[in-house]
Amino acid sequence: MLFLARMDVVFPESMTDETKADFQVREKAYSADLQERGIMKGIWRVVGEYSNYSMYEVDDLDFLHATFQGFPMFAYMNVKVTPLAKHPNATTDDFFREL
Ligand SMILES: O=C(O)CC1=CCC(=O)O1
Repeated sequence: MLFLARMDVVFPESMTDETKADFQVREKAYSADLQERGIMKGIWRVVGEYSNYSMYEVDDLDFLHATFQGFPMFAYMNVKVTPLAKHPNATTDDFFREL
């Protein structure tokens, strides 16, 4: 099953730039691992915001939740998840293979 997530990152004002940079390094590594494992199908920056849209292919909601909880920034993210079903007008079953 495919899920689209919007993640809005809100760091506390008091957080130092060094701590933010450390979060960003660890977030990148975690994200890369999810992409290598085919769990995260892609990630896009929302222009002008510290937010992203990312897509996940998983069969289990508890696994998806655990995946989100594993993000180093999880405590500083608001996550909204949208399940995606096949659209009857879609011309391919596998959008990501087309990329
Ligand atoms: O959007 C960001 O920079 C935060 C983030 C969440 C998952 C990811 O890879 O980056």
